[in-house]
Amino acid sequence: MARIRLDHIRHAYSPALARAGTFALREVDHAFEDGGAYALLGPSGCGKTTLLNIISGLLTPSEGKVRFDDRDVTMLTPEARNIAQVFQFPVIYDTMTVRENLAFPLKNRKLPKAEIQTRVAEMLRRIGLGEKADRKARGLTADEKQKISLGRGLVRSDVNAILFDEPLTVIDPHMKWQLRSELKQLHHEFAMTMIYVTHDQTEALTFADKVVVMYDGEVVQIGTPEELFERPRHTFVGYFIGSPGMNVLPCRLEAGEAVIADARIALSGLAPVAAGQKTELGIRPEFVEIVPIGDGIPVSVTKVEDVGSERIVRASLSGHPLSAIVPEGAAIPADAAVRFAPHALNVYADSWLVERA
Ligand SMILES: Nc1ncnc2c1ncn2[C@@H]1O[C@H](COP(=O)(O)OP(=O)(O)OP(=O)(O)O)[C@@H](O)[C@H]1O
Repeated sequence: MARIRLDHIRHAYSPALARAGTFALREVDHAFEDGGAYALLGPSGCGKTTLLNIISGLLTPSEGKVRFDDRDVTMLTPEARNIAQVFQFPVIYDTMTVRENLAFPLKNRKLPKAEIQTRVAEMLRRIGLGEKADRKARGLTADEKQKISLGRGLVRSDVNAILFDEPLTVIDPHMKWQLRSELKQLHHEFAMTMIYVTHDQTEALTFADKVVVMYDGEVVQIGTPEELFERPRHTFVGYFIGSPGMNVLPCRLEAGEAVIADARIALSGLAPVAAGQKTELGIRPEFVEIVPIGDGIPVSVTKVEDVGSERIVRASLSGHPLSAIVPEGAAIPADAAVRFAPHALNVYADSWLVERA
């Protein structure tokens, strides 16, 4: 296994695109620590698959280096990099049995027969396909086939990392949860570096210790699920993580205060913001309190949605949409006001978080 370092990577899919400044990856400089469970999360087209293929060696980056520990592997193939991959659709041999499919990567590496048998038996148990071990893969369900793909990656002890590209796409919704939990369990047991691409925040947040959020060809934040929730470094992370996402309200900064409509909100320890930058205040709906008019910043409530044990209040603050999550049964007058929890306020300048002391 290895630490995977992406050293100032940029990628354009053709020299003409590079000349026009159209990069699928604009600049990525980051290390995946050995044994970590990472998710690459972002909307369609943000560059997740491009990044994954650069790590695996399916794609050579236009600029920058890929290093496994201190070794430069930029020009090496996936086989030479010793990377296992699980794709959206199962990649297995239909005419082989489940057991033969799992043994295949070990036979290729010329492991002793007895060791292959032991490892395959253990993996069959782990992926729950022991009873179907001698069935041809052809007749199995999509879930079972994808489990074989997973097993083929995990059965090898020599891989530097295992990469997953939206591996649960073909899995039935009720099986997704189970497979994801199994994957997490396998990660704990095998302590293998795992990098998991998804556009689904639930998948990312439940699988990964660290989530790498991508937007428009860039990594905008790497953090634990808590860090992404509490301190989104970019307004995109605020919108993308959470349901509903973070409220982002245009504001003016004046003498250590944010001014929204006629309200002034004190902000302690804010780093200086250059003149001319677009400034915004971010507050998650969980930290917006609905209070009687006169006790906070006035809003007009437009809609109240019941979602299980809580309610989502949709409102308008001087024409800007604002959401609040309130407990079930809380009084919500049509003309109300809001108060923001001071510890949960984030200020953004040109969409990037302004640090606070
Ligand atoms: N082979 C290619 N040739 C030219 N452009 C490409 C190619 N593959 C991807 N792109 C472009 O590169 C950008 C990043 O694509 P990529 O597939 O990495 O994104 P993604 O985040 O994985 O999206 P998705 O979730 O839809 O797979 C997109 O603008 C895409 O159109």
